Amino acid sequence: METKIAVIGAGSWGTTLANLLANKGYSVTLWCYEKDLALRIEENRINDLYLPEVKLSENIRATNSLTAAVTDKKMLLFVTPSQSTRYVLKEALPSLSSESLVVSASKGIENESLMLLSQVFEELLPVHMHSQLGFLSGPSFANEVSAGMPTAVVAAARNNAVAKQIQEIFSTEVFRVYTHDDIIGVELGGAMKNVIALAAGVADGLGFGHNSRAALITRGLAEMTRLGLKLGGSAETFAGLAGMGDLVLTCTGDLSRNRSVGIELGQGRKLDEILSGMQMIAEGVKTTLSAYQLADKLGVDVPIIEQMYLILYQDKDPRLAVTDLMLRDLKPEAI
Ligand SMILES: NC(=O)c1ccc[n+]([C@@H]2O[C@H](COP(=O)([O-])OP(=O)(O)OC[C@H]3O[C@@H](n4cnc5c(N)ncnc54)[C@H](O)[C@@H]3O)[C@@H](O)[C@H]2O)c1
Ligand SMILES: O=P(O)(O)OC[C@H](O)CO
Repeated sequence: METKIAVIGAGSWGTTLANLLANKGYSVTLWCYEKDLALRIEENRINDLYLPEVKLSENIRATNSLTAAVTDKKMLLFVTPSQSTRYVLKEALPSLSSESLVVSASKGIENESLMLLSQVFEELLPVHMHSQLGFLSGPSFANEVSAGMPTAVVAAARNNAVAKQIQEIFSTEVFRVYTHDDIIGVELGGAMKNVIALAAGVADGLGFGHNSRAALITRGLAEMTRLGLKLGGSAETFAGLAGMGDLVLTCTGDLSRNRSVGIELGQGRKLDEILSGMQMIAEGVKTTLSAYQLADKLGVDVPIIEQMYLILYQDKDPRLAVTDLMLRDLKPEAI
């Protein structure tokens, strides 16, 4: 099959990756959820909603037709919001080639089913395609990748040959891709760091300093690792790019949407009001609900995630949440 690629989702990350691939010479079809956006990208070569400062490659074709996007492609890269992935994949299924590589670069846990996206893809795709699935994650702000700043990420797949193929397809002199075989760990790291980044933002919004942030990053990592181990992931993965790497980036970086939402919560604004003013997505808000429920179901202790859940979904005062976190029973430091 000729190397044609479809990128499903034209938010800031999907557009950035589409442009990276197009600049490598691939022929890329970018599926836009918003019909008008596809037309404007075709006309102006600019994604004015999600990545306005970047002129897009001539190798990108934008479309609002999912059928046109996925038909006859070597690789499909899904970069939809996690809560929409199931619906978009279902709609794409009839047109999808059974030989395509299917890669997901989204970071979240589905609400209600409490599934990781790998589980959603495996539920919907025929079994013979499961070995063609890959997951791209790691510390990567779209704007920095678009600006050509050196970035390192991981591509996880069951099948090492597939992980290597994805590595080859995406790597550039400024975008370094490592392979990985721990899909659960890589995915869970990317999803859960958003929850801890919300908490780090809350601490910043309350006016706390570096000590609080370092404590949240470290103990947040312990929570991610505990839940990951229970789901079959490996502890080492959480010390890598998709775990600690992305956690540090998102808990410290001013470009993080999740941390920004947390800052506003800490400053006393209400969640609805914050989200209604956002065009972009902060995945951590919905993932907090899934992560809290998943941990509860599996009997995993996740105190930071629990307090974040109470702030977001039970309107708990962030100051009280901090006090409740600090005054838990004293114990040895352990994962
Ligand atoms: N932006 C980044 O720096 C970055 C980096 C790595 C991973 N990610 C992940 O990539 C995924 C996509 O995020 P993004 O930052 O590209 O998006 P974004 O926040 O820039 O834009 C929102 C996206 O959601 C789409 N959308 C809204 N409602 C939809 C629906 N009902 N069905 C399908 N699509 C819908 C919009 O069309 C748009 O593509 C997320 O899981 C995010 O965590 C983002
Ligand atoms: O802006 P955020 O918080 O969604 O983070 C973006 C990326 O996931 C960072 O790796």
